[in-house]
Amino acid sequence: MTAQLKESIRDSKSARWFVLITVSFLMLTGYFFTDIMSPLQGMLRDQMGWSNSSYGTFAGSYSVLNVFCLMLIFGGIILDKAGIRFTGTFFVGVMIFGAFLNYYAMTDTFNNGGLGYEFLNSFLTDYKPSLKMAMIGYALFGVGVEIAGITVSRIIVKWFKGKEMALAMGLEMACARGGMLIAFTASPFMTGADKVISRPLAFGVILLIIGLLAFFVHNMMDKKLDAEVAADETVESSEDEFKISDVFLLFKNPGFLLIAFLCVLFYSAIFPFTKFAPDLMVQKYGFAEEFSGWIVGLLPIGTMVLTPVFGAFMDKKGKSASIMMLGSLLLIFSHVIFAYLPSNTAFAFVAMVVLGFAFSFVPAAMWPSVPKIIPESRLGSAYAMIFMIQNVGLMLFPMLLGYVLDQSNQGLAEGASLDYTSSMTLMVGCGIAALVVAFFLRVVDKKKGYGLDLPNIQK
Ligand SMILES: C[C@H](N)C(=O)N[C@@H](CCCCN)C(=O)O
Repeated sequence: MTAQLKESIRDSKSARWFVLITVSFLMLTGYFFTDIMSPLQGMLRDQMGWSNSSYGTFAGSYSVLNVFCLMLIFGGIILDKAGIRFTGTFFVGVMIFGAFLNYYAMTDTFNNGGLGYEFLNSFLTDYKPSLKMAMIGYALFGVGVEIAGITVSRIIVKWFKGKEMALAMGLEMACARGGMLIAFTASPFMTGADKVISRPLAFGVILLIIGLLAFFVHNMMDKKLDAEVAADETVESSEDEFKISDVFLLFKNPGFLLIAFLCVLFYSAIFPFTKFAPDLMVQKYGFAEEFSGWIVGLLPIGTMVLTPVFGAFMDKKGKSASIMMLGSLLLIFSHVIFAYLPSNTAFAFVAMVVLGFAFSFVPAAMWPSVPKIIPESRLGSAYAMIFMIQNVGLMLFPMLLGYVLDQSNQGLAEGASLDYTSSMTLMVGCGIAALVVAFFLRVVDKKKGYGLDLPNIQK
């Protein structure tokens, strides 16, 4: 049952916004590391001998443990059972360890026969040891950052439900996008004149450790809130007893299923795309490698401003279901430009800005809609399940994009640019499917009365 706390630390504006700052900074550090290798695809090809398929496989490895070992389900269950502080701290630790292995894979120490090199060189010899070690690291990192993300969503609901929830989620996502922006723009420069790939990764690991410290500060606030709730005998617990069978109940809920499908389709056309976008800018539009990250950086810049603005709009005015449809439409429009229109710089800018609107509309509307469909006691598992389904797309689509890129460019003349048309057609397909699902979500919302189009702030 949802509790309405009176006069708790949660009712102090400064306290809840301070909590938001701590967890948003943590997500910034996580998203920075997530995209740190994206602008380095060319260097990975030249220095490490990674093909486009190898790079896509690396990018998809982020989700391998999440999908095959059901890590996000376990994460959600641990979150509901063991609570926010334990789950967050433990999985931020996993994230840092994975990031460290990813860094290690790029170092000379490893590549000159360091610990693990011989072993990783002894099987599947078509794949470089650096690729295998980076994949192990990135897969662990993916578990950590995804469960940290689920935990942060849960934290925001805990502190902001019935208040400025969409704005808070929008601001948190804006900070996370800030991390992406730093990765796209700064990562190629951090490699230095001698283009040392491991340098930005080392910086990323240090930043993650600072993120963990910020999370410790959150933990202190959370402890205080829990103590107040425990002391207030008039408040009913918001934590109904979790049952494993609850997870199965989610699959009987059409609203939940449609949100999960929309999530996988929409995000499959965004995050896997961003892994290849800097290279697309080089190959299709002829930008210099260092500058390509700045063009892709337009995407997080736009979303940093727009996500909280749209979040605030939906807090007050609602219309989330309609906005998810609009965002999906813009997604198609943007990818059509990348796929089929001529390689004109202005088109690249327009497509990136339009994508920025799509990437602000849908997340700002979708994540705060989940608590309208699922009771608070099951939210940890619900977010986990949505992330898990989403991770299937985040695993498959980078692999597919890299594979299609290699296949559609076979026999390419030396020095000629790669043709991204077939890969981008995949992204257009995702966009169309997302629009269809968003349409059905709106229909089901009207029928079941979830209130997705109603304002989030309770008067
Ligand atoms: C990649 C990750 N699983 C994800 O979906 N991230 C969302 C944010 C979800 C959490 C909102 N509080 C994103 O849009 O970055």
